[in-house]
Amino acid sequence: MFAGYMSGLVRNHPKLEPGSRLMAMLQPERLFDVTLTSKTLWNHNLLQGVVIIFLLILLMWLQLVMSSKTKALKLPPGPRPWPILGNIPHLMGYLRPHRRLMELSKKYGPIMFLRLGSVPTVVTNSPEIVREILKHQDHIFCSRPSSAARDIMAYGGAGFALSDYGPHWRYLRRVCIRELLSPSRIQRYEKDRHNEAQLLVAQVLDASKKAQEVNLTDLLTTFTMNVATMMILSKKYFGPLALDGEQAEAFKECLHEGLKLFGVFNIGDYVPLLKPFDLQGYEHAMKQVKLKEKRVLNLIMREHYESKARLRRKGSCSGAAAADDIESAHDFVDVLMALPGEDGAPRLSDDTMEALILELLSAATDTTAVVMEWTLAELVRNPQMQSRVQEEIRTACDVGSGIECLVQESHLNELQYLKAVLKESTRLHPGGSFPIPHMSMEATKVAGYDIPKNTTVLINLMDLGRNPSSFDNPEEFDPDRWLREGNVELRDADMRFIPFSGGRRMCPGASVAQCTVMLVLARLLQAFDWGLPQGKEDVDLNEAFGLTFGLLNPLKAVPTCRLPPEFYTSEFQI
Ligand code: HEM
Repeated sequence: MFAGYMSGLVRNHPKLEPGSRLMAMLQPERLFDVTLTSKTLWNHNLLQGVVIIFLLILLMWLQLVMSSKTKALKLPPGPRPWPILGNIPHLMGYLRPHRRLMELSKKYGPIMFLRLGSVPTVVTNSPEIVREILKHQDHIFCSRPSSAARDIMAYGGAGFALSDYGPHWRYLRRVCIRELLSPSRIQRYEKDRHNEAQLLVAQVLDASKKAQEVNLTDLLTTFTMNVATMMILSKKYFGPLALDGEQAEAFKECLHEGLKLFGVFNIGDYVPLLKPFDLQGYEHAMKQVKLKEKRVLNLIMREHYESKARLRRKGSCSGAAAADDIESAHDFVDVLMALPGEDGAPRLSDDTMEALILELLSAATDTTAVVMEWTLAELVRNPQMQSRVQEEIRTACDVGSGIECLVQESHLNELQYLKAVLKESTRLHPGGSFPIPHMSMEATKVAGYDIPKNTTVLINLMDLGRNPSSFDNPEEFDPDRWLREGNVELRDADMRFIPFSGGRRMCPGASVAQCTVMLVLARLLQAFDWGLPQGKEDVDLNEAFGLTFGLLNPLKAVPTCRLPPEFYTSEFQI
C-alpha cells in the first residue's frame, strides 16, 4: 500500500548522494514528476508560486510550534527531520524504499520514528514490536491513515479495507467473511478453482508448444483475476472461455492503473499545504482512473439489477416468491444488494457496494499471483527441492500401479513439504513491502517510547522475515527449517513473519488465498518439470517495488511434461 514511496519522484536518480539528492529534489521539474500541472504551475504562474512560498513559510512556522510540543515526548530514535519535508529526503533517490528503511533500521534500531512531511510514522522490523502493535495494542493501532488515493479512487474508504476503524468497518468485514470467505463459501467455489487450475495447465502446455519458455507472471495474474471475479461476480473475464472481452480490458486497465496509483508517493498526502496544487499530477490521474472504474462498476451493478428484475418478473408470473433474498443470491454482489436495511430499504448504497467489489478484487488478485510467482521462482532455481515436492505429490496422488490422479484440494493437507516451501518463500518474499498502513487512534507507548495519536505504522515485512534475531541464516532459502520446527502453517504465533498481517485488520482472505496458491503450485509441479530458460544461469530474484511485491522481471521458465498426455486434457468438472 505504501509502495512507490519516493521512486516516483526521483526514479532517474538512484545514485545521488544525500546532499545532492535534496538539491535534485528541490528542482521543481525533478521533484514533481514533470506533468502538465507542474509545468503550468512553475513556468507560467508566478502568483501561484508566491502563494506556495507563503504557505511553505506558514508551514515552517507551524512545524516549529509543533516540534516544541513534541520535544516533551520521548519518541523512538530516527534521522533528524528537515524543515517542511521532515524525513522525506532520507528516502529520496532509492528505488526500493523498503531496502532503504532496512538500512536505516540497522542504524536506529527496531523501532524508528520518521516524520514524513507532517505525518508521524513509526517503522519496525522487530517481532517484539509487531506483537506489541498487532496483538497487545491492536485496539489502538487498527485504523487507517487517509490519502488522496483512498478519497478519490476508493470512494473515500466506503469499503472496509481502507476505512477507519468503527461500526461500518466491523459490519462490512463481518458480511464479507460470512458470505464470501467462510470455510463453507470457500468450499462452494472449489469447482471454479479446479477448472481454472486445469485451464492454466492447458495454457502452459499450449504456450510451451509455441515457445520454449513460458511467462508465468502473465499466466498467474490471469488465473488469479479469473478466480476472484468468478467468486465475487460469478463471471470469468480473462483468457480462454472468457466472456465480454471489452469489459475485461477496461476492468484490467483500471485495476492495474488503480493499484499503481495506490503505490505512488503523493506529496500532497504528506505536506497538506501542497495538496491543492497536485504538483505531481497524481490526483488528476487518480480522477481519470476513478472515471474508468465507475464505468465498469456501474455496468456490473446494472447487470445485477437487471437480472434481479428478470427473476422477480419470472417469480411473479409463475406465482413463486420473488427471488430477492440472500438465500437465493446468485453471487456476492446479489448478497450485498439483498442485505436488509431499515424499512425494507437496501442496507448498502451503490457506492459502498462498488467500493467493496473494487477493493476485494484488488486485494485478491496481485497478492495471490506474486506469492505463487516467488515460490515457483525459488523452485526453478532449486531443482532438488522441486523433485522433492513432485515426489510428495506423487505419493499423495498414487492410485496404485504407479498411476497418479490429478491433485485435488483434498490432497493439500498431505503436502507438508510443499507447505514448508510456500512458508519459506513468503518469509523471504512477502506479497507486499508493508501491510496496508495502520494508524494509532490515540497516544500510547510502545517499547517505552511515546507514540502520538494518528501515527502511521509501517511494518517492513521483508526486513521482519529476514531478522537475524528470529532465524539462523535468514537470507537462505531453507524450507526444512519449518519441518525442523514442526510447523508448516503460514501463521506464525510469534509474528516473526506475517504474510497476512495480524490483529483485527488481518487479511480476511488468508484461507482462500492459501488454498488457491497451494492448488496451483501442486498442479503446475505435478504436470511439469520447470527449468531455467536457455542461456540463463539463475532466476533474477530482484524485487519490483509497488503495492504488491513481484519479481522485477517477469518469471520465465521452461516446462517439460511429466505425465501421460490424457492428464493434460482431463475433464474440467469435478
Ligand atoms: C496470498 C495472497 C494474499 C496476501 C499475501 C494478502 C495479504 C494481506 C495483507 C498483508 C493485508 C493487510 C492487513 C493489515 O492491514 O494489517 C491484507 C488485507 C486485506 N486482504 Fe489480503 N492478502 C491476500 C489475499 C487476499 C484475498 C484472496 C482476499 C479476498 C478475497 C483478500 C482481502 C483482503 C482485505 C479485504 C483486506 C483488508 C482487511 C481490513 O482492513 O480489515 N486478501 N491482505
